[in-house]
Amino acid sequence: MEKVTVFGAGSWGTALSYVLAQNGHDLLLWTHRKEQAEEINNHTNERYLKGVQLPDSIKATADLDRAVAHADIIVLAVPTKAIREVSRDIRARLSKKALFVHVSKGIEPDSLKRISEMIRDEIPAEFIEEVVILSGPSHAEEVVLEHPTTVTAACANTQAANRIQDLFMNSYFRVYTNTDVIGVEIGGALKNIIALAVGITDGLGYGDNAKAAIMTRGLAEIARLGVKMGATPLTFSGLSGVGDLIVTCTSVHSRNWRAGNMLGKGKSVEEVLEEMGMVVEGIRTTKAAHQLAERYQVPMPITQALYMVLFEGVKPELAVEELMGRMKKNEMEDLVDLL
Ligand SMILES: NC(=O)c1ccc[n+]([C@@H]2O[C@H](COP(=O)([O-])OP(=O)(O)OC[C@H]3O[C@@H](n4cnc5c(N)ncnc54)[C@H](O)[C@@H]3O)[C@@H](O)[C@H]2O)c1
Ligand SMILES: O=P(O)(O)OC[C@H](O)CO
Repeated sequence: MEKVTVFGAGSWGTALSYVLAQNGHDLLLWTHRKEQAEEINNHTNERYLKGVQLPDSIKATADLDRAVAHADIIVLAVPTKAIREVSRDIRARLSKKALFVHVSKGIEPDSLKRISEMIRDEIPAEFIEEVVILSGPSHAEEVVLEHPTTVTAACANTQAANRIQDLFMNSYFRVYTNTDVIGVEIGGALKNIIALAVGITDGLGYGDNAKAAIMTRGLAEIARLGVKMGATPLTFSGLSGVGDLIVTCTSVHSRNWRAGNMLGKGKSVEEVLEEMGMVVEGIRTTKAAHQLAERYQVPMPITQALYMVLFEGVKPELAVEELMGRMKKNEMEDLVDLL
């Protein structure tokens, strides 16, 4: 039995707490909202997991001192935007090393850092046993129904990855390991951009041909960038690559797909965010990926088109027209870098 605190009681933090509590760990779930901690201690979290009865063994708190003191393993499950703030709050209370796990999917605009890099910026090395990334095709709504789900635990240190595999693994939650931290973080973050784009074309009323095109060419641009950043090409064929791309582009649970769908139907970014009420990571990640494409000189036409829609007010129909009208190409031409 491990002593674990999950920081962030949105849909994913709560679903992972469900798994950890069922696995018999000594689990504490921290939220920054006192009334939400009270609700979870009464076994529901309606805003984030509607209609779900949570096990008695999930204990929640809004007390940061207690949350940090409890943990040998710290799971960060807040949106990318909140990672630095929450890490700083944790750092101020740490008195011993902890094993950090992050489950968020994003890249920080401007600094262009991956989440594990942001955590290492904020927490001194003397308090970090390791940082492990848990990523893959996994919607909270299905995990709490105990539907079969597979993810990957990534860390260059295989012992740490194995410990996290053991921590989460059970009969419905199967965890693989991977040593390619860059590939796993880039795949998990950038698939949200492609899901937004697929949502847009679905919202515009285009069919499955368009969806397949964006997913396939989207994976190509994610892999191109990832490999330039140091990822292993094969990681993009795995759970955190094509696996997560499939689930996020095709599931009704996907926040990114739903947000894109509303954009395609004519809503503004502000209206969409207001209506979602949950994190849509792909929006900020589009800004970051647009900057990364420039830094690494990698062609990322779908990301570029989405950037124009989200940040330059270009109509989705026009962005699609532009994508389709690009100069003729050989399909494999810009994939050779992956070999
Ligand atoms: N929902 C899923 O199925 C799922 C699956 C895999 C990965 N993820 C990733 O997990 C991360 C969290 O997603 P989510 O779906 O749980 O989001 P969510 O919108 O459901 O919940 C986010 C939670 O973070 C809290 N929060 C926001 N800012 C905070 C701050 N500054 N300090 C403390 N708490 C703060 C919110 O109050 C909320 O409880 C995202 O990066 C997402 O991509 C989500
Ligand atoms: O609901 P989304 O679009 O934020 O995606 C959640 C997970 O990343 C799916 O694996």
